[in-house]
Amino acid sequence: MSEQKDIDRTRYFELKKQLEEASRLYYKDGVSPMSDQDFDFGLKEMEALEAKYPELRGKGSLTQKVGSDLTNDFAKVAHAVPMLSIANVYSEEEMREFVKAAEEGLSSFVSRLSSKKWICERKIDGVSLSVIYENGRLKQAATRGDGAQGDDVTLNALTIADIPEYFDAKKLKIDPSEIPQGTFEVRGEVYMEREAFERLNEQFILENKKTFQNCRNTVSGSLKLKSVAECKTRPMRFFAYHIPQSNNKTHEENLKQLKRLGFHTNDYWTADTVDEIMAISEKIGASRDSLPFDIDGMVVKLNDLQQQRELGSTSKSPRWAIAYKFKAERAYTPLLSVEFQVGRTGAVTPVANLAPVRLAGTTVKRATLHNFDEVARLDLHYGDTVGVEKGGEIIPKITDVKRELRPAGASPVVAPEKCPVCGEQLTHIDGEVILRCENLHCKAQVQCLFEHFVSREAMNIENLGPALIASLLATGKIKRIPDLYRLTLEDLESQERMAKKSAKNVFDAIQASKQRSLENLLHGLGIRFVGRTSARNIAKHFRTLEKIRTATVEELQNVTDVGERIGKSVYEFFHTPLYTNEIDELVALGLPTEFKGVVKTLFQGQTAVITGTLPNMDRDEARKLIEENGGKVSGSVSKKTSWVLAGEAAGSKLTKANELGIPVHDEAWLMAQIANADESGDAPDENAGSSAGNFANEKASVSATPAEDQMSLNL
Ligand SMILES: NC(=O)c1ccc[n+]([C@@H]2O[C@H](COP(=O)([O-])OP(=O)(O)OC[C@H]3O[C@@H](n4cnc5c(N)ncnc54)[C@H](O)[C@@H]3O)[C@@H](O)[C@H]2O)c1
Ligand SMILES: [Zn+2]
Repeated sequence: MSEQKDIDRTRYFELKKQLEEASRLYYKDGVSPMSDQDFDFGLKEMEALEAKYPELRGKGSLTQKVGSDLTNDFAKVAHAVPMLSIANVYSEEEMREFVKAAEEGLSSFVSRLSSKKWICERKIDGVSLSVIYENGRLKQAATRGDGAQGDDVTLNALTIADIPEYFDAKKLKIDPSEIPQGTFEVRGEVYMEREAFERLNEQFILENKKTFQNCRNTVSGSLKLKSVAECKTRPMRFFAYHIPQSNNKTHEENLKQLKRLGFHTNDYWTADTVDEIMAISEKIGASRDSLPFDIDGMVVKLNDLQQQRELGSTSKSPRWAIAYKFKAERAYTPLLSVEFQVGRTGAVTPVANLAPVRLAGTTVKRATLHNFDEVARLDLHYGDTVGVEKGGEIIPKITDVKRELRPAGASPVVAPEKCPVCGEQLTHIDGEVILRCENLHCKAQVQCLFEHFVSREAMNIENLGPALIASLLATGKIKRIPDLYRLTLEDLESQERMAKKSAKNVFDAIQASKQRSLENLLHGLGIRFVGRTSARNIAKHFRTLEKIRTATVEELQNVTDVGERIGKSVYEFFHTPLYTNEIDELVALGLPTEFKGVVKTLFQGQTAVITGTLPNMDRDEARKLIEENGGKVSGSVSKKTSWVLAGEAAGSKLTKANELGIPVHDEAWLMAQIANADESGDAPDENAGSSAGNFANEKASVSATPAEDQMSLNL
């Protein structure tokens, strides 16, 4: 193999790995580990390498298929017309190439439409959705999925007020004959306004939940919520922009039809030449900051639907449309200093303080440097003039250094050896590029440890959010975990902005957490590598805390899915005097030392209705059982009801359930469900990582950490 080929191949596989991982996080977890532009440029580089070495191009290559958002949580539905991506360009030159190729691919470009050849629209940064109407009534809504089939998210889509449930000719002031008969599919973008997104994140911070990075990611996470009730609290909106099987002649007519049917449609501009297209892109770009929602560019589509059909699509995107994406803006400014922030998980992130500079409508004063490999790659020196970019909503980053402007005698930025917060020696773990402080009692992490301890998957202490933890730490009311259980009502009431009633709620929640099971405590302790599942497996295996404390590494390794790494970590934890003293205290304070085997997620996300007389229990008992297992009980049957628990002499509720096709079960079914779940004893794990962070797992995982820690940068 030639040397160049070797280099190219190495680069290709490096890119492939990086982009596949980014794609997975983006579509499945709603996280953007890199900027969209970096992703797009990486993909273009892969394409170029595949063109050079066709043997590299597999059918499953990212360059050949759309990124998949499919999950196991929803039924799959096939798309009558594939839902594709849109190819993107970043420059006028590429736009010219696209337009030229499209026009050359058509037999009759000029003749069919003498003007309005192209339609330009804003490219809204959300998530695409297919909505199907049957004789004017909404029947189904699905995500793009892998393009061929998507997740059926009908119930969640129904929470979006912009999506009509049916077309009412009278209300719409249209002729009844305009209501599409038979199957009518509408495609559009679900999005969230910036203000709603910010409010939601503020709420999440108060509730001790993980925040979202940007509007798009919030929407992608919200559409996939298993609880419709929770989905309702996420104010999403919808723009319709496409009718895949249309009887109209042009895209413009489609947009007008959608509008008449009551959909919000995007503003659009018509163009005949590339010059006109570019002028429109200028206009769209200039208005970007004044819009209430995020856009990431402009979509240009052939107006004539016959011509669209003539050009067709590749396996990934139509040949009749292109996305002209905004280039990340870059500005140059002097680096004033570098701060080393210790994140919630102990990761040390270098953050640059910059001379303030205007960039993409905001003033930038700080930028992330990600990690020390990045600092080395940039060859960053104090006093350097650096380039900063803001891609999408992502925190600004430093892209390059103007070497020629470096002051004489400038010293390089180097990684600290000791934790800037606690002074502990920092470590590199298992080839990670990330430097960490591993001292669980480091002040930077104490906040994190408490947040983790009270999180839903650990001790589930509601109402004790990050702000209150910070305040309790600052006032010295808590230093170590056992202190939580010694807090008095007065301690809580004395915190700033703490109403009497809230203080009581928190106090009660702390006391109530003593009733939880051993695995919750074990998980909450933040033992390295011990996530929710391992904690549960270990607790289930040994049944009591005492047995875990005295287990050998070998005995620990007998537990399902516990290997040497976890075994050793648990053993070490329980043989470190600092921690064992703490455990003794916790035990004395009445924290759970036994595995109770309660499954709390059996009915999670489900809403039940109880009706009639049950043979062995009264309704209140049934309600308690359902609620204890994570379900909700509602008083009336609606489309949102998951199932009905019916007994003797059930009346109208049962009739209604049958009408709506909602499953009806009896008491024996309920008992069998609960018995089954108790026996298998395992809470399903799909939720891992979706709620309050899994401290131990994050520590062990490279990929989850940078995004996590970026969130706490306070830029
Ligand atoms: N940051 C990351 O780590 C990361 C990872 C993977 C993918 N991505 C981003 O996702 C992109 C791929 O996603 P994609 O396939 O959904 O493509 P895309 O988002 O770039 O473009 C296609 C989509 O645009 C949307 N759209 C918005 N307004 C529209 C309009 N007016 N008309 C038509 N469509 C409109 C539709 O949902 C359509 O599916 C990549 O190019 C990259 O930018 C980012
Ligand atoms: Zn430290």
